[in-house]
Amino acid sequence: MVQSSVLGFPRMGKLRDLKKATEAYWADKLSKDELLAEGKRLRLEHWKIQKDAGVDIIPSNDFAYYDQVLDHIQMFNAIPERYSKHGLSTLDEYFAMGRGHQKDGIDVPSLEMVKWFDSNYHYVKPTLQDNQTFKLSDDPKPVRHFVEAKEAGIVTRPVILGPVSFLHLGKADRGQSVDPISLLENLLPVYEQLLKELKKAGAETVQIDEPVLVFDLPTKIRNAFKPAYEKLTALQGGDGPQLVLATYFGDVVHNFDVIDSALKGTHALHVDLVRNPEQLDKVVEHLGEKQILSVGVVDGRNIWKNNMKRSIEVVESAVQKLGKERVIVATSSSLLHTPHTLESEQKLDSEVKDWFAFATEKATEVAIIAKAVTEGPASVKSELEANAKSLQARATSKRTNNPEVKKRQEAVTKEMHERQSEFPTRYDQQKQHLKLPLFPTTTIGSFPQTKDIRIQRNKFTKGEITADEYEKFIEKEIRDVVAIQDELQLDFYVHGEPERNDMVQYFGERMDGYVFTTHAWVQSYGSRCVRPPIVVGDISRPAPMTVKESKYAASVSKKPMKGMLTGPITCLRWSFPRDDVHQSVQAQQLALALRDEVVDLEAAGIYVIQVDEPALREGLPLRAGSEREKYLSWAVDSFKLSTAGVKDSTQIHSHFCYSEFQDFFHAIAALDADVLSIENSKSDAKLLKVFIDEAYPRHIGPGVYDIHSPRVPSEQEIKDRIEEMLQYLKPDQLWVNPDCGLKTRGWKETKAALGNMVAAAQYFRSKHEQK
Ligand SMILES: Nc1nc2c(c(=O)[nH]1)N[C@@H](CNc1ccc(C(=O)N[C@@H](CCC(=O)N[C@@H](CCC(=O)N[C@@H](CCC(=O)O)C(=O)O)C(=O)O)C(=O)O)cc1)CN2
Ligand code: MET
Ligand SMILES: [Zn+2]
Repeated sequence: MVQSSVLGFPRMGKLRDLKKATEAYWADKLSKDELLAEGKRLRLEHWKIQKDAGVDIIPSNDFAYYDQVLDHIQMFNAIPERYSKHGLSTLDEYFAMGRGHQKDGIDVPSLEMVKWFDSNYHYVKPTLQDNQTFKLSDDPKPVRHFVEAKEAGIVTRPVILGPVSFLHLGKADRGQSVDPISLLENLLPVYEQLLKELKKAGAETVQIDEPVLVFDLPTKIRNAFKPAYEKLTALQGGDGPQLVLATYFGDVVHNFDVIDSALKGTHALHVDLVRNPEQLDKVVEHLGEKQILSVGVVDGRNIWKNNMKRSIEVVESAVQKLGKERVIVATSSSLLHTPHTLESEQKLDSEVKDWFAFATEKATEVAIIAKAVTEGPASVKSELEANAKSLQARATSKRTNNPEVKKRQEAVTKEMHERQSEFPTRYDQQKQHLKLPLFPTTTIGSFPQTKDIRIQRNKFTKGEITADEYEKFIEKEIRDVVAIQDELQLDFYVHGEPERNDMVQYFGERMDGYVFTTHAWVQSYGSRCVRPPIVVGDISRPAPMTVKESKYAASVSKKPMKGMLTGPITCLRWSFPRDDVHQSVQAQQLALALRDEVVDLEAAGIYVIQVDEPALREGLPLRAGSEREKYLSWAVDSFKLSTAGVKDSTQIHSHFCYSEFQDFFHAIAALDADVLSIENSKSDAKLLKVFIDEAYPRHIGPGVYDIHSPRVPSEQEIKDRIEEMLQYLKPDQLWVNPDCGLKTRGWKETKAALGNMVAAAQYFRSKHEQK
């Protein structure tokens, strides 16, 4: 029979239970035992959901309190000494690595956190030492959770991250020079031991993820698979479990030589056929003689109902070549990137609700597809009919099409993408108009989203307070943050974004062509979640979205107030995009809507406008080549289209919160933004060298401190950081700002950190003004 499988399930729970419990634990409002009990309850609930859905192969060890990669760091004892030396409990040491720890005399920043492939999920980077050793923890979590599930009557397939991906996704610690992959030999015994312990506990198969196989890999990484998998596959059928080697988010065709030489011996291979359906035939040719193929046909990255007819065809074509025993039907990737269940959506219009499937529903889809192939379509006749009907309804719905939007897109010209003058001319006007000091200080947009703000918004959403009362409340918040910025002596102000639930959802809720949900949360990092709005049709802006708040903020402020928008690519990437129209078309629709907003802001007297594009890089196709160039071309165009409608004297800012900009520097430069703020505090300032090398003429604010952690950076630390930056950037080019917005922070640490930041900037200002 064709079995069904899920590669991973979301962890947060139906009502973000895990987020609430974890945050309560951090706030000392929940004990460690209570948090652990909540984790256990959620795991059991999620296994049961999948079992009830009829899934044959259910994952375990997909659960994590913060991040699954961080789990491996701790399990392998790859814990930098600055965390291990304090005698913290295992759980607190874990959270210290994830989010820093500044308590009871301990002061340690978090490990670096970066985007997981091209998703909006963030993982903690393994951070390795020159003399790194590894040791399996005494009570490894994969074994513990396998046993836990087994005791509850559910036999699971544990998921672990493979050794090559673990190392390749890691880096040398600051001040260290180790090449992570050179540690493979030290690491393998730990994997062998783990696999043996899993087998001993009863795990017959284990899913071992090597997602780096979708990248273009350097030779030494490609060569690492062979020694690694010779060892691990040798255990199969003996002391160790059968291995299901999983790849996702791309194709593996360019790495067939690795598969041929190193991976044919694994029990099964999983490939993503949602992203790259065309790889199927070739993959089949490269399978080992008895190797099983796990076909990922149910999308782990989006919320659209599966096209079951098409999926069944794909699976059947695999079955024809391999036989039913050698094919598994699976989700394309872990379902971590999808919301928990559609059932919670009570307010969604029933027409569109019928087009969606969230994690729980996707588990059912996998089971239905497997049954259709095993027992024949007649065995799931009514399910298939209902599915075809939903798809048909969506394809013919009036909601998806807006002729006005199309007309406007046809009228877009090349000139609409260009500012009136080049930067030097613009800058002369801006300098006069805005009275720019040296080392201008600013923040990235949001100020702490306090409990009170969330409660008031919640009341407003529920109709417990009127629109007028809510507006008054927001105005007071804006006045408060303006007063705080006065006190801190910042130079360029922000209104603080108190009216926004999220930088993307807020805009989604204000544009036509979108629908939004009440419970469809997806984990972004740690306890932080997002509720991506869903693009269902052509996008347009029925009315100004931010002008009222920005205008009010400017009216109560003595200094320049930045308008604050989320750029077209970020709006698109952090939404669930539609899958029936190319993303470049959706991006251009967003760009036109935002262009109107930018022009309206300028007309309202806002002369500095920041258009955030933190997801620009995340959208970059994972492999170098023509796809990347194509993406960058339409992505850059959409940013330029959204911002180029203003006068020379209006200053356009943009913001990116990732530090890996080297490989697409030319795209960042092509945005032609007057000022860029970029995340930088956790990476080597050397990375900034590219700005000199490429003679980048415009202004840059590399973040001077990390905002993901409550830790307060000292003034000296920030001075040191600025000093380092000055090795690479000109003094009259440098802005001083944090890495990103401050919405996740508390006020106390925010004021302290910004106070130190302003003092550091003022130190350099007076030093350079004297020159
Ligand atoms: N979409 C998106 N992606 C992003 C970022 C981002 O800002 N947005 N930033 C980067 C880092 N990722 C982040 C992701 C989430 C959050 C974040 O702060 N999320 C909030 C939720 C934000 C939100 O939508 N809040 C809503 C709903 C808040 C809420 O929980 N309300 C309560 C009721 C009020 C209460 O009692 O607190 C409820 O609904 O139950 C609002 O403010 O209105 C959280 O998890 O806590 C921050 C960074 C990269 N990706
Ligand atoms: C994830 S980028 C965040 C930018 C936004 N303006 C903020 O400060 O919150
Ligand atoms: Zn940011």
